[in-house]
Amino acid sequence: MSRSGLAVLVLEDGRVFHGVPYGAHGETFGEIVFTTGMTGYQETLTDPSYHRQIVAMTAPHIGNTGVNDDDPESSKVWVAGYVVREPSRVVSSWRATGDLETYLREQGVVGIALRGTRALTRHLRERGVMRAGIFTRPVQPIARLLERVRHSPRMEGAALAGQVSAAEPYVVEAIGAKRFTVAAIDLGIKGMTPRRMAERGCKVHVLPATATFEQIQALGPDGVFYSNGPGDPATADVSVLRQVLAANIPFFGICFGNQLLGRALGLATYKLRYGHRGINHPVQDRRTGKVDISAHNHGFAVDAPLDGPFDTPYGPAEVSHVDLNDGCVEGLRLLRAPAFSVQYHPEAAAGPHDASTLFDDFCEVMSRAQT
Ligand SMILES: NC(=O)CC[C@H](N)C(=O)O
Repeated sequence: MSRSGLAVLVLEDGRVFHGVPYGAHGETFGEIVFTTGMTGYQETLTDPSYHRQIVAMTAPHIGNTGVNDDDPESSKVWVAGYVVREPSRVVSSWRATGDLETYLREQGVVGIALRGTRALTRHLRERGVMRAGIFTRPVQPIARLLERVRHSPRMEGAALAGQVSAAEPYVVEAIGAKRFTVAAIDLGIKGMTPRRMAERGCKVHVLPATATFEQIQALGPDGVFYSNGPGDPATADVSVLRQVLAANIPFFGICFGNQLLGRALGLATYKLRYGHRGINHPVQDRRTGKVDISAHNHGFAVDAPLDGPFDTPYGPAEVSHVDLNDGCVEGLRLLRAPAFSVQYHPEAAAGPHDASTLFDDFCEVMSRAQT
């Protein structure tokens, strides 16, 4: 695929990177973040948690395995923009049905290929993630583009789950014998998540983010699940989740779901400087000492006491997991109620499967509550 013309990436603090267009032509704005995943670019592109974010890949060579119909985590590409170093000139995979750049163009995703992705990553690591814009026809002077970037919306305070959530409920049937009914609240759910539950005998009712407690209750679920999702967790309403906890219904949350459990327990969330995005983050289970290598995609984290159990309206809780790179909270667990959550991604799409047993733990919790 031939690429021509010039493109610029303009960061909110005035740093500018020059490159060539990759994907659709045009302009786009978002919070620029980097991910260190060496594989799984199609899962990353289609993860609804990346809504309104420009994603920069630290892996230097992107597009090698093309695109296929199996790997997407949702029905479209959600990233607001895409930054790569060197697009692969050939597609090499028996699974490929097309090439990545055509796919990005078809979906209208504006991107840039630039040499300095290492410099960009170091810059974001030191200064923190920030607003940015990609312009493939930079007809305006840089000063004007910078001004427009500085007028684009921030991620702090952004309520985005409602923009990515399913409009209507749908069901993912259990694979094999049905053991449990799960109500899964779609805050930006990845396709693999209900599948991981279905593989364990769960019939999963995926409900829009606006679902009420009455709608959840009407399904008579054995458990309630809160998904990953984009935006600032401080903006989300946790009143339904509080009703779920008060009713003692087994609860499991992933990523945004972990942040919302934290908030429902009365904890605060805060923005990390540059977040965790990649597929090799070491997370330790503080009870067993076991370390899982896990997939991450979060820019916010829960502020919780690390020195022991703390009180909540639903009884004592504890930080169940921590990230070994920076010590941030990676999981929460209620000690006398059937509720737990993790900040990382046991569905492993893409990523290692070390943490897949968390879905077994959810089934175990539901099974105990049934008896
Ligand atoms: N993957 C997610 O659920 C992300 C949660 C939240 N939007 C964050 O950035 O921290």
